[in-house]
Amino acid sequence: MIRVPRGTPVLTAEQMRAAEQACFDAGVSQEELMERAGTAVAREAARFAFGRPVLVLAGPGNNGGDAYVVARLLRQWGHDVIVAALGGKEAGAAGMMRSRWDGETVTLDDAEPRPVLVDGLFGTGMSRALEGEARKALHRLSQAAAFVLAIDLPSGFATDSGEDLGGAPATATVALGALKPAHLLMPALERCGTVLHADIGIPGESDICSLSRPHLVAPARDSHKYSRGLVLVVEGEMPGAARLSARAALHGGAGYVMLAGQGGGGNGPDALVHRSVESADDLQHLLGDDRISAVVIGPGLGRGERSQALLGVAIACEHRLVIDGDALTLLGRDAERRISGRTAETVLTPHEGEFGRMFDDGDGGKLDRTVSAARRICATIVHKGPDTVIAHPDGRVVMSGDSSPWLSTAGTGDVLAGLCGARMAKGNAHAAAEAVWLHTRAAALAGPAFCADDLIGRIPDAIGECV
Ligand SMILES: NC(=O)C1=CN([C@@H]2O[C@H](COP(=O)(O)OP(=O)(O)OC[C@H]3O[C@@H](n4cnc5c(N)ncnc54)[C@H](O)[C@@H]3O)[C@@H](O)[C@H]2O)[C@@H](O)CC1
Ligand SMILES: Nc1ncnc2c1ncn2[C@@H]1O[C@H](COP(=O)(O)OP(=O)(O)O)[C@@H](O)[C@H]1O
Ligand SMILES: [K+]
Repeated sequence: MIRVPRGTPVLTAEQMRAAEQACFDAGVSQEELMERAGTAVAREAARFAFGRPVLVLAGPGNNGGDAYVVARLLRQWGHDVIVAALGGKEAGAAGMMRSRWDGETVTLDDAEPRPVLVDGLFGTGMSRALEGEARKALHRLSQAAAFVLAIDLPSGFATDSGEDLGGAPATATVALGALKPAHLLMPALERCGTVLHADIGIPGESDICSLSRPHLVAPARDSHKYSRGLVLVVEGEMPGAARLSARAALHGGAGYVMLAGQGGGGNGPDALVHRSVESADDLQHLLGDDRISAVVIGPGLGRGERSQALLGVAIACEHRLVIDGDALTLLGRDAERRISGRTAETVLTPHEGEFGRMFDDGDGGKLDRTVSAARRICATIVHKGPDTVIAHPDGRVVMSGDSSPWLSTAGTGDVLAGLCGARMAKGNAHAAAEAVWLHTRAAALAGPAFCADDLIGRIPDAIGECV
């Protein structure tokens, strides 16, 4: 769960260091920043401690410096505090905070578990896997604690990729200054517990931000069905999938939704307009309608020759395009060559498997890989999963790590593709993020054990929260 202001900037370790440096250059001392960080964490620790004994883990760097501030303040406020220290430098702000702590200090190995653990071993400086005694002690002490509060990040996770470098889970994490990618990327995001944000006066600017509730505008008085957007969904071998997309587009705000296929999809809602498409030529003819504002292709499309031919026609058209499911698999390693030349906006919505079929593994975690792929392919990529990364070709990124795990059921991706089609129908730089927010919110409203059809029914309520 993430309890941070909407659209909070997300800073990588390097960006965070630069932001801190800018603060120092503006005359704020490192001690002052550390004091602010420690104070913010100590307040949270005090809220959750209920008078129980506290063990503060202090690492060798600035995360450890914050930890000494936490220990000092908690002790001042009357808490029973012991520090378990892992080495540490004498110099700098962290050394100064260490020297200001005059309470009981033990080594990490000698530390006995206490009910409340404040984890200040490592933060954004985690650079290699945690090994040996330090790793053992961290796990031993955190498993035995009833409540673990992590300073900035749970120790042992890579800041920019969320990779597990031997870390231990926290009950809650206080993100200092800004969110870091690890707060929103698996597996770290799951190990952060509830993420709280502390504004410590570091002005963080970034092209990356966390998903926020969009501001949507209700239809204008003089709206008509075409002005609100005509979304065409291409039906394929599994017509139910395309119908889910089409229905999601209808409820996602489109004025008119057309389902183009061989009509095997049953009737669906009467509001859906069916158009017969037997061949790629038929589709091409239909796409000549310039009232169409967005096309969705891929859900249940199939992977045969006919599907490939339909995809070719859709890519060649000049409408905005959402490519999902089978269409992504059909693109495979040819995705960049076939998509990068499109002039109209294109959104690709792969899950991890589909992403892997299109792009080389490359270096880095999900964030880096998605950002780099979006730039190369000149399209927006919504890389789905429990951590969804929306990367735009211009470098803007929106990250979401807070969606219902009940979404892991067949057809919910088809719903998202339809929503993307509806949101982008009128030309909208934030369409993909709007669609992901509505999808996430609809899932939250649907509660447990919903199916993709139920999700569609919740979209209007989600929209209602944004207008
Ligand atoms: N720079 C600043 O002024 C501020 C920094 N802040 C805190 O500083 C943290 C970042 O501080 P640092 O850059 O010092 O980094 P950390 O304190 O996260 O850790 C760096 C230290 O850990 C060591 N290390 C890294 N991986 C290790 C491993 N696997 N095993 C053993 N040792 C390992 C490094 O050699 C270095 O000594 C932030 O997360 C935040 O908590 C806050 O106090 C705000 C102000
Ligand atoms: N464990 C999870 N937690 C949160 N969201 C998830 C999880 N698993 C899947 N999702 C979301 O559910 C949707 C599933 O899409 P997809 O895998 O394409 O399914 P389908 O093709 O069956 O429609 C995506 O929006 C994805 O982000
Ligand atoms: K930490």
